[in-house]
Amino acid sequence: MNITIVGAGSIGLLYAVYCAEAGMKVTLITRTKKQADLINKSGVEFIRQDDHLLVDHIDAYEITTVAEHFTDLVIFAVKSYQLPDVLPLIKEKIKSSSWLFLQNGLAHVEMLEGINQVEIGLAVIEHGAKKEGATSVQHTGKGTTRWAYYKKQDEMSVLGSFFESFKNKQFPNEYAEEWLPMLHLKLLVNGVINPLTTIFQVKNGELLKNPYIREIMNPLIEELTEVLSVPRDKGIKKVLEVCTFTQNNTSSMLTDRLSGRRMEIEAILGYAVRLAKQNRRSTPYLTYTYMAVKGIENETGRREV
Ligand SMILES: NC(=O)C1=CN([C@@H]2O[C@H](COP(=O)(O)OP(=O)(O)OC[C@H]3O[C@@H](n4cnc5c(N)ncnc54)[C@H](OP(=O)(O)O)[C@@H]3O)[C@@H](O)[C@H]2O)C=CC1
Ligand SMILES: CC(C)(CO)C(=O)C(=O)O
Repeated sequence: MNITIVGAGSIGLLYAVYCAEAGMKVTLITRTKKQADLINKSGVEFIRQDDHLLVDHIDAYEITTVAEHFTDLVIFAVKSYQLPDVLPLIKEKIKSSSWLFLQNGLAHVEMLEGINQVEIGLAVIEHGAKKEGATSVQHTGKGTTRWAYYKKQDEMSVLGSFFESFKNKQFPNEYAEEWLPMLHLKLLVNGVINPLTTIFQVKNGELLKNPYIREIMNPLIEELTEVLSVPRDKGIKKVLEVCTFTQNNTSSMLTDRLSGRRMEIEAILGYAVRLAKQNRRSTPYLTYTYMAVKGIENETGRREV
């Protein structure tokens, strides 16, 4: 199977390595020529616990110079706010009937209107991954990829065969019948873990270890489960489970904060705040947490004491 992955960050590199390990032919599309050249020259280093592997059969191209080609599946592994830049270019150059989106939050779903691929999949990733450099990725927390069809073709499904190929227990996946409850459950997880790790600048596992932060998590989980119509007990269990599996991970939002990049706050808590407003729900903790991250995003300089 030929797979093209757009975005060679933490998740794009993680997927590239597992797809190559499963015997697929992988093409990575990068933003810069420099990263593509480095991957073509040195391969991708993969760190999983004490294992260091070198995967040297991944082809990489910079997005604006990639040649037209056919591929079985395109996987979008850029941030949701980067999708408007990549979608037109990929549509023009890469011929594929199947697309898969891996973004957190729900902003990307609003961009799928009018896309005429015959098959579109949505996935949520409960793994922790960390890009260590242009050609290196660490699998920091083993979880599961859950996936669902947003649009399904009647006959043979490329997405079905793709996920079927991962016999690898280190990289499991599970099919979900409905995409909205699946994305809402993941939004709950990201709506708690990502903002709180960002505000307190801690790894995911610290949220459970620090009793004061743990206390703050409770009302936020309560409000988010209500707004997103996630059953309360299921929601609490999932947040605690992902925090535990990815305890050594720095959340993608905190990673962005630490490297001065834009955060995915609008796709995650921004969506929940707007939904609460539409349904006239009072959500003081949710609004406070959203505003706190927006405040960090809008800091104009280093704090002086
Ligand atoms: N990291 C994690 O543990 C998890 C992340 N996710 C989700 O997965 C998605 C990807 O996250 P993550 O991998 O962490 O993000 P990263 O920021 O690490 O990766 C995004 C990648 O997209 C590249 N990119 C940006 N613009 C373009 C462009 N125009 N053309 C080609 N490539 C481009 C960036 O390149 P450059 O660096 O050169 O700018 C970067 O390599 C997000 O929606 C995130 O929420 C989900 C679960 C876990
Ligand atoms: C699964 C989790 C919480 C891993 O950190 C994540 O989705 C993220 O960091 O964005």
